[in-house]
Amino acid sequence: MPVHRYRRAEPQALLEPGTRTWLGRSPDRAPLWSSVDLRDGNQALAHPMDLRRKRKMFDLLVRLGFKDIEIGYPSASETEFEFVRQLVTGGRIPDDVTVSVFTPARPELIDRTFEAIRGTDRAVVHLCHATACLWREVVFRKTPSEVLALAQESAQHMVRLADHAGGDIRFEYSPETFNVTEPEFALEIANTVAEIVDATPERPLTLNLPSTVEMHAPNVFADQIEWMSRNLDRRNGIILSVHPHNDRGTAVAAAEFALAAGADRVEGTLFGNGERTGNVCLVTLALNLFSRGVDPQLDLSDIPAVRRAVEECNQMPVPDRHPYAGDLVFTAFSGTHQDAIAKGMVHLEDRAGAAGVPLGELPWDVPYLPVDPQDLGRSYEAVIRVNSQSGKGGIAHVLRTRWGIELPAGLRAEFGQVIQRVTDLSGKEVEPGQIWDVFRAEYGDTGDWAGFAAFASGGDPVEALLAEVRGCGVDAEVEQLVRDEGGPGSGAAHVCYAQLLVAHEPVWGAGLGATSHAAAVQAVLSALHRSGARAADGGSVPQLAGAREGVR
Ligand SMILES: CC(=O)SCCNC(=O)CCNC(=O)[C@H](O)C(C)(C)COP(=O)(O)OP(=O)(O)OC[C@H]1O[C@@H](n2cnc3c(N)ncnc32)[C@H](O)[C@@H]1OP(=O)(O)O
Ligand SMILES: CC(C)C(=O)C(=O)O
Repeated sequence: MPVHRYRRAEPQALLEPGTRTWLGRSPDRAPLWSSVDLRDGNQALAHPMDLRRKRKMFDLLVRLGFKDIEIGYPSASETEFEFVRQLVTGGRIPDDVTVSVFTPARPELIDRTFEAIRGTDRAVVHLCHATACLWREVVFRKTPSEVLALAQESAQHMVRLADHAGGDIRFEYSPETFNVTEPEFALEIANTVAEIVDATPERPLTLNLPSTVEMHAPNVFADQIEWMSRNLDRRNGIILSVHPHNDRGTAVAAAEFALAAGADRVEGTLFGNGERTGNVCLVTLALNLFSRGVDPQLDLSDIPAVRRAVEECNQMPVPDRHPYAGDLVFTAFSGTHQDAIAKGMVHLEDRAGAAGVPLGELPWDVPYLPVDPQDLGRSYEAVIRVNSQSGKGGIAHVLRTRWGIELPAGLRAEFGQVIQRVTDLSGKEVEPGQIWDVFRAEYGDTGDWAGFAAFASGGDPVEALLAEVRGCGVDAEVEQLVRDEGGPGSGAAHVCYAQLLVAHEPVWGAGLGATSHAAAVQAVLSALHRSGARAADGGSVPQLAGAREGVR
């Protein structure tokens, strides 16, 4: 690895040790959320959204509760321009939503941007150009003072156009590549723009500080934000915004630290679509707040629907492991995780039962699950999935939740091994339906013993049956008999689990039946059959061979 090609140095330390206030702070309210799905997200797509998909995304963002939406880059293309026109002239922007439009610092493109919003009663025009040394020298071929002049002239041009536009036009300014710009230069240029647009608490400037390409650890970004927040001339006339990208995979952490460091607003996208590794994921940020008891001020109660809509607009799937939304993020395959989740669910159900309240009213406390999937419109169905990494707890949970049957502890262990053999052999996941089929095949068959049901009569049919069995020379007695109601999915009113000692060897059986007695008789016959199967395989119950002759 040619590591010598990469610079080791971190940026200068901006804050004196011990003075940073963001360290240890946790959020107590949601920031101002700004969606850039329709601009930064859109510009990164292989197939940028057409008008229909743009509209769908806009409507979704409004439904979720976004009040600040960047609707496009109107000077980029006819589609972008047309979409902005449709929204601003079509009366489709709710009164409590403010839209913004993006423009680079090029006069003809600024003009085109204002043309797009002509007639609007309110909008934000977002001016952006890079400020970092590499961009100044390589992209613009300008000195710092020439880049400062670019910002000044563009801001002045925008103010002039806004004065003539009629509506309430406000401004956003992004020193693109802020995170790798010399801090003093970023501060100077931000102060200059704030001065030109006359940023005041009544008419604030949104100063958006992007980590256009994430280059440092999140704590470095937090220091940069705190330093800017402390040093801006017109801080109280500024909405301090961040716009993290995810090149190092730490955009969410960077945004959270930046909020603790004084940022008021976050720009990002749903599920983190955006240039390269994407923008910060607003769903993750919002649900991180939610899971720590802070109202995110976005309605994410139906994540599957949000995901479907976003996948359609972006024509890109949300990965299986994406926080909160991925297919597998509320799923455990591993035995110990399943065991803990299953116990946690039962514990919660018991507490809800004891308190006489629905489960959804209780504080959520289930091991391995940071939030209740149902709070996000997801179900418990896929929480426990079974493969060769699974254990008895998870398998029993599937039987309990899908078929309403509660295996006794000993039978759980035994059936766990039965399923383990199946998954070891296939190397694959076993679906809940297959688990049920294996259970029925393993315990539902009473084989040659079926005919013995006829002997199960009298006061206690199980005793009567066993007397008959012993009469055939089989040494069998009941060790445990667990009677229960058949669950709604089991197809029977009663279920019974019987552990017999056959020639002093324990063996389990299970039976379903219309009555408790019928289920018990089936369970005993199932256990006898299973012990007989072992005898036929050369197991340890030699008397059975004779007994089976007797049955015939
Ligand atoms: C960080 C961000 O996400 S910024 C947003 C980026 N988004 C996009 O680029 C998507 C939409 N863009 C487009 O459709 C096109 O780039 C257009 C239509 C806007 C402009 O297209 P073109 O005129 O062909 O220019 P092109 O895209 O090649 O831009 C390069 C020129 O713009 C200049 N430029 C780049 N960014 C900016 C900026 N923010 N402000 C001013 N000038 C800029 C470059 O220096 C270069 O100038 P040069 O020709 O004098 O060297
Ligand atoms: C326009 C700016 C905010 C941007 O998209 C970026 O720097 O990534």
